[in-house]
Amino acid sequence: MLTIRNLSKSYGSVAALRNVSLQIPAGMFGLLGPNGAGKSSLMRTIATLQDPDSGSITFNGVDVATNKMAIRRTLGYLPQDFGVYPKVSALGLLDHFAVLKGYLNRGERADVVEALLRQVNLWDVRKRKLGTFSGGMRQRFGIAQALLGNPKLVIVDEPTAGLDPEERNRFLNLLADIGGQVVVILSTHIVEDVTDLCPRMAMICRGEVLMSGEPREAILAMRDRVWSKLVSKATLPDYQSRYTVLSTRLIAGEPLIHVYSEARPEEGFVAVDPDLEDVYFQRLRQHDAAPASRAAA
Ligand SMILES: Nc1ncnc2c1ncn2[C@@H]1O[C@H](COP(=O)(O)OP(=O)(O)OP(=O)(O)O)[C@@H](O)[C@H]1O
Repeated sequence: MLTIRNLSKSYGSVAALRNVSLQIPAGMFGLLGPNGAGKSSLMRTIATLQDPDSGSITFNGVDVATNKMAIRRTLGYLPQDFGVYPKVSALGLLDHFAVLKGYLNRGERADVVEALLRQVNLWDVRKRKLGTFSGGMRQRFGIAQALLGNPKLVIVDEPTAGLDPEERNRFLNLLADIGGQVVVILSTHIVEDVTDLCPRMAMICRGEVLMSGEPREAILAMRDRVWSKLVSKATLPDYQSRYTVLSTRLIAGEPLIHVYSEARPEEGFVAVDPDLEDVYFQRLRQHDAAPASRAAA
């Protein structure tokens, strides 16, 4: 169990994390938020790459701030910008990372490296230079290095951004297989990543936790409150001013809107089964509205 209590972090006048508290059990945990929400700041702080201004993080009862080396030994981290040496082969670089991770026995290291390259389906291309890999292959290589040393805590920061649908699926399947007794935190701004993979999640925006829990429950709580209608582009601003429009998607060039409302907003709206994207946008809209209402109060 990873326990985060009242964590805050600022860069100069930018408050990246504001009093963040989360309980993260074993299994896949999705951390969902728009760009600039503070996801990477939280990931880097958990990964001991930066200190918080206040608050604490414990992993299975061990305080992260005062036991950085112990945490690093149990940590696997795939950062958002994972650079590789383009002229080195996958086999060569993973072997190098394995040495750094403490696998000094050559035979044992060869076995571990082979097992990981097979797990991420890169064994057949192990001798190719990393510079020739596609984005998806690079990310799978990134997961292989993150899994060196059997980590108990795996942090994956925005891994699917820029992957095509097939590579994304392959990558998510790989993550799903890790699961088990390991805590895996997947930070993303892509709602489907969380829907497809995570039994538990949190949403953050502007450094604050908007919700945490099970996506299923959050979706159920929105039932009978999401309505859709195909409108014209000309009338869209009017709908946006009168209703809480959660999302707008173009269907053959015309906007299909999802509106949050406790009752049918007006003629022509049909009730839809909410999904996690509706939950996400509803929380973001609520959060956007909050500062104004707080000020008014
Ligand atoms: N080193 C830094 N110095 C100054 N400001 C920073 C630094 N790192 C992040 N920030 C700011 O802190 C806020 C949170 O950034 P962070 O990268 O943690 O968000 P994020 O959710 O990971 O977003 P993204 O998906 O865009 O990376 C943003 O306003 C960002 O501009």
